[in-house]
Amino acid sequence: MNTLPIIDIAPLYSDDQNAWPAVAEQIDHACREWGFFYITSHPISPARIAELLSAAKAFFALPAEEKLKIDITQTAHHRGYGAIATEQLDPSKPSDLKETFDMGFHMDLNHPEVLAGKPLRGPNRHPDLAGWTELMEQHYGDMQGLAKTLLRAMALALNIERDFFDSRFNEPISVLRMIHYPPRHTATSAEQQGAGAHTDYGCVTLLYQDDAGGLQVRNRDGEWIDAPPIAGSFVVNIGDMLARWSNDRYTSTPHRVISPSGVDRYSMPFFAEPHPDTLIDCLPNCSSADNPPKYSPVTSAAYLLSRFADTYAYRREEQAQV
Ligand SMILES: O=C(O)CCC(=O)C(=O)O
Ligand SMILES: [Fe+2]
Repeated sequence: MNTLPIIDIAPLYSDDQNAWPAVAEQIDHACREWGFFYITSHPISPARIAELLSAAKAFFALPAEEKLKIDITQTAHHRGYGAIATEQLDPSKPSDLKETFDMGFHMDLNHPEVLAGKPLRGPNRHPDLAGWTELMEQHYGDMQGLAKTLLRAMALALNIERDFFDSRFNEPISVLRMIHYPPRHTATSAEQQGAGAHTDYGCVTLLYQDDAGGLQVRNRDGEWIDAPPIAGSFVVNIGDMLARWSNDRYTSTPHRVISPSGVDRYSMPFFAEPHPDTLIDCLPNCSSADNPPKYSPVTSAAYLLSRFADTYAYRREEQAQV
């Protein structure tokens, strides 16, 4: 139990539907045993990744006042820049030594859902960098496509309708995030790390990590094992929403990021989360007389907001004022 499974998903992109069950079976096994695995042969090109990395480096290198023009703590709909220590993923540890850019499904200010004040709905807030908006919006759509393909394979594995997740992931509240982890310096307390131990909130996370290393995953024996960078792969993990939805058939596994020393680290997770009104209620085939549903139904948006309130102080303050 010390190396994560690596799954080649090329068959999911072939015309041969008969090739799907073997991949679905590997995904099912990885989601039950680990809640974590790598995928290779996905359709996101190395050229795209290189473009994203150089865009992320250019953004995080901007002066603080420039980045803070799109300060995430000044929005209700979770878009923009999060400065170092804005997030505290492990409440028993200092805030995270990382800075972030978050975007979601773009809705103009005059969209009816935005006018109606629906939580987490609104326009993206992009920095003023040449080519940035087009690149990020394109990539958001492509990651959403990849997530939907994986969810189709999971639907097959869970023995529910193949397109069960498709409509539920239209106009999603998925988040694409760029992260910069600065290197440790001598004054950094050993307690403060890049990302404190946590489980993800959504359904499925697809993570690109650069070659700096530092991601660790807790195995079933409670030991932290490295999830080293594998060129050309994404790390996929199950979030708590899918763990709830599947009545814990699929596992959301704690992970953390140890701050790099001497180098900067960049990563780009895509958190796939369904349409905000989707009811996360025990899936068909995931309960039985001796395994009743463990969780009460909750909407996707309500669940995500409650988790943000756990990790962002400014969100707790907002909630306290309601
Ligand atoms: O940067 C990484 O490698 C992981 C980040 C992470 O776990 C998260 O943002 O939820
Ligand atoms: Fe995470």
